[in-house]
Amino acid sequence: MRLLQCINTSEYGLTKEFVDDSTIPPYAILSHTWGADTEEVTFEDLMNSTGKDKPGYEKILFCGEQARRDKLQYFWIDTCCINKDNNAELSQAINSMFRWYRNATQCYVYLTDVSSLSETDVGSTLQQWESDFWKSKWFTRGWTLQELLAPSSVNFFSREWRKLGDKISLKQQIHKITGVPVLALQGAPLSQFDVNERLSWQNNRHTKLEEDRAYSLLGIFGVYVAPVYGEGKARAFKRLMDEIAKLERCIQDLHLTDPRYDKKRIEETKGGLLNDAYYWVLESSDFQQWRNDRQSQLLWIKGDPGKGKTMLLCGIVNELKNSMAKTNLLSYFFCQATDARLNNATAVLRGLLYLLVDQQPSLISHVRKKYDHASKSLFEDANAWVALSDIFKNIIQDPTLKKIYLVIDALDECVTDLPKLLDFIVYASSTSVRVKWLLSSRNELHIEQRLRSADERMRLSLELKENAKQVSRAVNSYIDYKLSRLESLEDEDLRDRVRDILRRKANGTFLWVALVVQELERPESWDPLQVVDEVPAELHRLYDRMVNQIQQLSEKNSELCRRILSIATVVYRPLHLAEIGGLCGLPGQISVLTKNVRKIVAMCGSFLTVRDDQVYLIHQSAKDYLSDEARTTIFPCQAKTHHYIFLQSLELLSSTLRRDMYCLIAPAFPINLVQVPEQDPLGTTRYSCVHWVGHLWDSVSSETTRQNDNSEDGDAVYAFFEKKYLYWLEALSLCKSMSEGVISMTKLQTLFKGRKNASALVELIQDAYRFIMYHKWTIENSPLQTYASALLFSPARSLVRRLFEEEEPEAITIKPIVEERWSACLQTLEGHSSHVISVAFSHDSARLASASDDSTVKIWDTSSGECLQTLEGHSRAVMSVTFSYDSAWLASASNDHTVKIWDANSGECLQTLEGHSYGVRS
Ligand SMILES: Nc1ncnc2c1ncn2[C@@H]1O[C@H](COP(=O)(O)OP(=O)(O)OP(=O)(O)O)[C@@H](O)[C@H]1O
Repeated sequence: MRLLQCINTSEYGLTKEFVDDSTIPPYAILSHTWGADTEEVTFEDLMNSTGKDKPGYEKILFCGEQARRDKLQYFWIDTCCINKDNNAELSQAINSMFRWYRNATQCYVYLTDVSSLSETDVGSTLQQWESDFWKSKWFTRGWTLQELLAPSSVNFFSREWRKLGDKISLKQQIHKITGVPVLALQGAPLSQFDVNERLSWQNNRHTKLEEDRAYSLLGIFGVYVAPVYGEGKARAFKRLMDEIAKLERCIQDLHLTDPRYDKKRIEETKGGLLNDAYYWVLESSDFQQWRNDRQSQLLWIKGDPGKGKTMLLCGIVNELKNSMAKTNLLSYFFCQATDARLNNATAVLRGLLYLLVDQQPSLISHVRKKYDHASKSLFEDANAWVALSDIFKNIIQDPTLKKIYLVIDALDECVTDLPKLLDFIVYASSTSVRVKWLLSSRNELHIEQRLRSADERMRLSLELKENAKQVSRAVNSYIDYKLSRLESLEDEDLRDRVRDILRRKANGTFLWVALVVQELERPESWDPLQVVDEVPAELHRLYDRMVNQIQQLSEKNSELCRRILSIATVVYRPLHLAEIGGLCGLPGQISVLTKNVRKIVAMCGSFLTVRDDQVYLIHQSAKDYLSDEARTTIFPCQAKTHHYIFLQSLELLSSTLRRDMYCLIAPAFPINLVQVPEQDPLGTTRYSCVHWVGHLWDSVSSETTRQNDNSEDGDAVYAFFEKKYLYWLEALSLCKSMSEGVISMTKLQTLFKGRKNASALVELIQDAYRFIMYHKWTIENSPLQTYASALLFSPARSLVRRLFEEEEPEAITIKPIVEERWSACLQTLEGHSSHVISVAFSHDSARLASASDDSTVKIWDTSSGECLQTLEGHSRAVMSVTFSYDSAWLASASNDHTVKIWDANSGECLQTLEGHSYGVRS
């Protein structure tokens, strides 16, 4: 990007070209409508110091003068800052324009057809410019749409250089003229508006060249399309729409969770964010240094359980969002050990990436480079971490980025691959000055050790003297706020006495206060003084007390509470009230279950909280407490709870699963048109359907116990498959969880392999495994094909086919001729675009590499059949492929005369061996 600057009074010249966006100084940008080509000052004019006599020079003078008034040394104008004779530069400019407008400090819209001359002439004159404004040509041009939307500050000027207002003060008029929603004018991310709506904003606009109708929308959709003038409008739009479709699919697949909703949910379940209780941190010297010092890349906030770290980070995110420059990006992630979507390193990177891409869609190009070959498996397979961390490294080096704030809460709750994540953060914070990391966790030694290599000074300990004082003060404000809302404490004197006791006992722990206040809110706490007097000052002892209270309930209620608590402690995701009710063996329809379980949850002390009918443990410390071995005297041990959930799930599924649960009728009914019925037959069993095998697996915690025969479990699985296997597959498809079904079948094979006296079960599981592997794709896309093409195209003597013979479609009398038994072919791996020349197994047979005439090598997961990697780099057919002895590397020989050595995990090409003068065959 080149900018204009003042050389001497009223003379302007071009700067050098800025290649890296982070080096571009603040600048203003002009938005206008073009005059005739001969009237505009061009790049060439500026190079040759000509063009001052052209009418377009007035625009340069205007923009330069206005920039000077706004104390901006530089400005940009599309007529003369791009060398349009250079095709590469023009193409790059077209694809960068949206970003250039977005990054401008000020955008000036110069309206040559709006006059404000007689503005002082009150009344009619004001009307006059307004009516010109409504009719202005600027609103009818194609490119000006992005010029309106991209910059945060857009100011409108009359031809006399008089300011008329900005896009916020004139938002209602602009909305009426253009049809663009006020929200979009106010700066809401454009991705919030669906594709058709965004396209409609272009409806009444025109461009000089027909292809520009499409090209002028690139930035609005965040896609890249190389301009090919002459291709025609239809083709340009087709390419645009194809790119948009690919982008949407990629973002959908990247989405695992939206951290914005997680943050909102966390704040709500924790009772709402109180500003007074976190403001102190914004003033603290550690935070200030992190915020303002260019060298300060990382801040780690650490503290004991319940000290308010998560809420502190929610507050900091709000503060950053409100105060940072519009050109900066902010992304965050809240880890939660209790939720499988939020408790691993890959999920953290996916969440952070999702928010970054949402703010700056052009960043998706870094994801697409890998995604276009691997599709959704890129984010989920065994190499997901390697791929995502690579993508992340590229993003933070992206020259179009200014500054990025990345916030990760509760690192200690990232249960899978935390060391990898910490190493990555340390690496990334030392290699990019553009990124500022803000982390939080409990005081855990292993985190301390990993982060040690980062700057020692960059930690903010909540237990350190000065900070501890601040936390204590914040806790006091929190106590005051909470008590002021308690009806039972209207009496001022009583409230003061309760407050004093709480302040004395709180020990700087928010959570303790929150739990005691919940206790004060209970109807039976009619004597608040007694409650706060008796309540123990330590969090653990408070939990002990809550357990004691549960034990004093009637036997039945106490048993139910303990069951619910033990289930809530081990499940892989938070459960719906009805799901947890079903697992507890409570009778009734969903609505009755929901109502009853809500009552039981209320009896569980303050261990649980309900939001949107989902049951959550109040806090990680509550889960830690309930998971503690010592508690097994009161609660069953975790293995037992897993086993209980397994059995109960099978019972629930056996009584609810049946054919065509959503009344789809037609076998080919596609899954993407399926709507969940209001009375969802899977409402209580959704969790069980996906996770029953996982709980069986976890109930058998060690390899040795796994070998032990538990014939009753085997019998239960056999009985379930015998009666319900196909209905289960249909339900898995309806729950969009076929992949989990495949993993479950693999686990069952491992669990029962070699069991004594279980040959019938092993055979059935084997047959059922072949069935799901063979028909996964079909059932996944049309749930009812389970009973049509899946059954009909299974071998005649397949056990599953014979068991469910009566489910075969009666209307089909002439059935396809099929093999007697499952053939020796376990899987067909499809994906190469030309013939396959060579294949090789890794040494543990877990992966398979295939070399193809399409110049690529693919690596496959042999158990699931998923393509893990596509290795691209050869320019001609790949003739041979082989793994190294430890399967860490892969060599490929090609007709392009080279041999390449690849990292078999990351897919990175490590070396290209050149020297042969002919194709290499092996
Ligand atoms: N600023 C705040 N506004 C409102 N409530 C707060 C605030 N800070 C803390 N709390 C209350 O204190 C409880 C504990 O806070 P939080 O979960 O943030 O602690 P934490 O330090 O992250 O704990 P852990 O390390 O165990 O996860 C919250 O559930 C909430 O009820």
